[in-house]
Amino acid sequence: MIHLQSKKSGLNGTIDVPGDKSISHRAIMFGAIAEGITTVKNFLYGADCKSTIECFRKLGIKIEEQDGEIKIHGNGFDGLKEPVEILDVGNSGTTTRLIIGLLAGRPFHSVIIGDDSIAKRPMNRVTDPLKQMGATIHGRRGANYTPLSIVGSTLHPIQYRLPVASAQVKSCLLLAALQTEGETTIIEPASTRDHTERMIKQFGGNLTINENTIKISGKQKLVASDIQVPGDISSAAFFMVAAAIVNESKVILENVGLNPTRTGIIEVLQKMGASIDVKENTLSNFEPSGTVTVKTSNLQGIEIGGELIPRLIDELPIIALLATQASGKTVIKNAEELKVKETNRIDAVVKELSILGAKIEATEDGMIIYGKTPLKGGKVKSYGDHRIGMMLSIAALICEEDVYIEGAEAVSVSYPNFFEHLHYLTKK
Ligand SMILES: O=C(O)C1=C[C@@H](OP(=O)(O)O)[C@@H](O)[C@H](O)C1
Ligand SMILES: C=C(OP(=O)(O)O)C(=O)O
Repeated sequence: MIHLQSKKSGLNGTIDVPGDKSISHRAIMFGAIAEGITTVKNFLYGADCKSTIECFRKLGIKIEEQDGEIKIHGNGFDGLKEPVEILDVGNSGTTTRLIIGLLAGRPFHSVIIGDDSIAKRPMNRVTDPLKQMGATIHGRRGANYTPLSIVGSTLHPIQYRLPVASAQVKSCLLLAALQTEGETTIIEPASTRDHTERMIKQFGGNLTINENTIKISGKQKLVASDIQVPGDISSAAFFMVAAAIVNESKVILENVGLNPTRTGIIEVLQKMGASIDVKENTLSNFEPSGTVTVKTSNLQGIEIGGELIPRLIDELPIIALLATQASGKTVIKNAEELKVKETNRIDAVVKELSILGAKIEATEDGMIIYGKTPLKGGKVKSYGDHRIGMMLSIAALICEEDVYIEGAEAVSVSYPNFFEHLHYLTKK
């Protein structure tokens, strides 16, 4: 249980948020299947990415950690060896869904487990198309839930239209497709984060992207690379919102990833009328990055839905808090995917923000928030979900009374130094 006192002063200062979680996972995975030694700088040492490292060590990959830099000794797909232990993905949906695509095509047996949250998250979105490619996967309720057991088989290419906009499903299928003879086609209903596509190119591979259709050939040789991970915009989002809603604030976030498939939060802040300035670094590498400055703002409610949703899916809990401080109504729709994250994020956000006095209601596919509403204090909980824990900690900054958060330690999943940064920005 963490106790946060209401702060009447603003947030001020410059921070570098930790490395991007999605890119950090992929850097380990591609480093493992490429030929040679991959180095990764600014890797995110959060619990989820540590789970990815441990899984790949159990698959026989040598991974060294030295002075904040990671070295992965890859030896192609054949460098992965049958694990004698169960692969534990912890709380990480990304690790689970991507590693299944890799293991489905390896000639050995492996077993995947995770925590209680992972055990409730649907896996048939990846196991169904992988079975169409020839994979053998067993698990609870038709391989929809962990534990999952995978007996690697020879995979063949497919043409697959994703029923949900999910970068995890797309990435899983790309990792499987790389192991086939022939060309796989993946069609997305809306564009989702493209870190896997960028990474394949960064490691010397090829794929073609035409609007939402991706074509990739199998049996490509991937070569080791040097990866500089930009800061995670999903982590930066908490302090962008904090600066916008707390009086007398100015926060400068440096080295933030600005991949256009992830910048929905910036567009939302702009549409709401926030004081936000974005400067892209001129020497960006394969993933663009830059500096984002946000000041205390007068905000207006807006409607958020459609193709914007996949570009800010993980930011919706903190956007809900933002909307409580915007005048008028904010409607979030087409966001039913929030129900299958670390927890049901529609229920969790509505319940916990209501406890703090927000006027917010759940809908079938999102929520409606009425602002501008002063927040009081109270006892709330994270449901073991890092993003809910961080959203409630930012909410505490504008609450009139103290806030007690149960399970706030979940922040270490994606932002281990979140409370240090919060303390630094709020100290006068
Ligand atoms: O591919 C990724 O790295 C991620 C994709 C998203 O999930 P979905 O693919 O389930 O939308 C996102 O919510 C998750 O935090 C990370
Ligand atoms: C949904 C998330 O991650 P994952 O799916 O990897 O657990 C998240 O980080 O908000």
